[in-house]
Amino acid sequence: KEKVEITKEQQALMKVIADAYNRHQIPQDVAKKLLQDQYSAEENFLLLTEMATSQVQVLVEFTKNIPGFLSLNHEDQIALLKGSAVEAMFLRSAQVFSKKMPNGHNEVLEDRIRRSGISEEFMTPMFNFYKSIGVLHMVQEEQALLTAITILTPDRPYVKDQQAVERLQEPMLDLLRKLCVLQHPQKPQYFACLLGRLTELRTLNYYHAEMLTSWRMNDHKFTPLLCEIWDVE
Ligand SMILES: O=C(NC1CCCCC1)[C@H](C1CCCCC1)n1c(-c2ccc(CO)cc2)nc2ccccc21
Repeated sequence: KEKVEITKEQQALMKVIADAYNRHQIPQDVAKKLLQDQYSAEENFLLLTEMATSQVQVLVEFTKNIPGFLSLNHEDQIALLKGSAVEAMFLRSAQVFSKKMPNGHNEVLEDRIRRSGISEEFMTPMFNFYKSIGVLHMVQEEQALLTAITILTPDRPYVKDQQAVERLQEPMLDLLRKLCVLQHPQKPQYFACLLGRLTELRTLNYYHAEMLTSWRMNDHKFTPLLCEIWDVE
């Protein structure tokens, strides 16, 4: 049985990533708002664009704290953010969805999302992903590292210096692997499972644009930031 040890510099890296992740928390209020009332498709779409806009701003701040990110080529920094924004949004949405709430609230939240205006065909892949994240019961550090690993995906479109991105992603993957062994000793496959979620997350990328354009309403309005990052309008 290999003795897994987290080195001093890995502890420092974990602290930097976890602190940045906790500092840049999205207000959990989207769940509270959804639990308050059943909104119209138009109101829900507006809520989504507001939440997603602030999440992108939070994501940029988080990314700036990833050691080495700001030393990457500037175009590559943009390509990584653009390439990971939708996945980071679904990862964060999955974490909001999986948060244990007082009894019955989780069911109400699911029902509100089902009737929010998203077209039926996307419900299964989206909720399958949320539930597959939920059953993992990830700790904060794992969520933070998984988000950083998603951002530092070398093969995003238009990334020029992929090796430079790999050099930043590798230490995160190594640290996450050790963390999984230490946090979930009874689940040797846990780390592989987490990485499998990232593959599932990529498929949601393909659905995302259509989920927006098929939202049950006319005239979908986006903020300038979302037009930039979501390739819409
Ligand atoms: O606001 C939201 N997500 C934010 C995003 C930024 C980070 C925090 C969460 C939206 C809701 C908006 C209002 C109508 C109901 C969905 N949402 C989605 C979601 C996100 C994007 C799409 C289309 O691509 C479809 C659904 N999944 C959720 C799971 C749990 C709680 C909210 C969730």
